[in-house]
Amino acid sequence: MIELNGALEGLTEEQVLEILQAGVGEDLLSGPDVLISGGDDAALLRCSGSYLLSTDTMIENHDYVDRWPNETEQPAHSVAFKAIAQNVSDINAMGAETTGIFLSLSLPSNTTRQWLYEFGQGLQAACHKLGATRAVLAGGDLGIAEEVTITVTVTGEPGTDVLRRDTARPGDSVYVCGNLGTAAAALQHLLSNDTSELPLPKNTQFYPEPPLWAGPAAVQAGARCGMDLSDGLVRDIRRILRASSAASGQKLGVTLDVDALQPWLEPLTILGQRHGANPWTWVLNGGEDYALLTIASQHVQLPESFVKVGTIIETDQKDAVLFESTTNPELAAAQEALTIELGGWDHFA
Ligand SMILES: Nc1ncnc2c1ncn2[C@@H]1O[C@H](COP(=O)(O)OP(=O)(O)OP(=O)(O)O)[C@@H](O)[C@H]1O
Ligand SMILES: Cc1ncc(C[n+]2csc(CCOP(=O)(O)O)c2C)c(N)n1
Ligand SMILES: [Mg+2]
Repeated sequence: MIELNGALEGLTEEQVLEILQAGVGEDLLSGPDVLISGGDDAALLRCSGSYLLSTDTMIENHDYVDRWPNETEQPAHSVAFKAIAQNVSDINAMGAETTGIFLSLSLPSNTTRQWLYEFGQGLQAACHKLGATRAVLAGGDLGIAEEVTITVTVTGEPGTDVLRRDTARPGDSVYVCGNLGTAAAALQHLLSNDTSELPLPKNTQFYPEPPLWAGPAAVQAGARCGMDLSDGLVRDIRRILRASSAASGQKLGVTLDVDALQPWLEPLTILGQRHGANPWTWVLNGGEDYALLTIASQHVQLPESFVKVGTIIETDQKDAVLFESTTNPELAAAQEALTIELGGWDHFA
């Protein structure tokens, strides 16, 4: 039995790893795509020609807070869940499945053993709940730091093709599959002094839900363009416009359909009123929901849960994000003003 009372201080690296692995459980520690996993100098992964690789870091007090200003405590379980979710989302956004997970974890020495054990459980829960069934925790590194620093690196096996950012063309349809705005809405609540429970059906700030089936499904349906929404719909779609404009030699923009975006707005209305915030800012500029943005020509049939939210156009103005509404043109104009005012998430801005 592993002793979970006390802090990590005084343990050997092997003992720390043992606690993490006890939380993670057997399931996540081996699988058919990983020939040699944790324990050797490097992991050996099976691959057929080419593979995908992506990395993302979470740092305490910058990407999450142990105890938020509104006094909510963020469980270790959810910190790990989010670290996995944001990484497997990037592999999904290439239309692929995650095979390997590498975890570089630096912790203050007074971190409790219980925290680390629950962190391990969160890693396992994320793979299980999100459906990263092929993923194996194949290796990593442990270290000491002043603030918890979690770097996850993931590998993935591409399908017949990938979703890239530079293949959008005029006339293509723009789809979103997943949540929009809820993580940003929750963030505003956590950063406020409102200690009441979050009035949202789900806290995707703690437990993001990238739709992992959707990336491979989009490729299979014939889509070749997409990305995950980590920094906000408007900011991220501009990345597609820039990359695709450069590749095609055309000046590309997008028209977004305010009516199609409305369903994401409704669950956020009460929280918006409580914080005196316009929930459109969360839907258009909020990050960390990890929905899949997909762009495909009109003859591609995507599954029903891909919601068409706009169309790629050729414009005079670089990276133009325009809004239209058949029912409410005034609202469309207001969204345009909002988008100019706010630009989504940037670590350095
Ligand atoms: N330090 C770096 N060295 C080399 N390339 C980098 C570095 N930082 C970022 N990049 C590259 O820049 C691109 C954008 O990075 P970013 O971390 O914003 O990824 P993203 O997918 O847009 O966002 P997210 O990781 O939140 O989904 C990626 O292709 C990434 O590999
Ligand atoms: C304490 C705290 N402050 C701010 C935020 C918001 N935030 C952090 S990273 C990110 C975008 C994705 O990052 P990356 O591009 O690195 O994946 C956003 C919207 C947070 N979660 N916690
Ligand atoms: Mg991404």
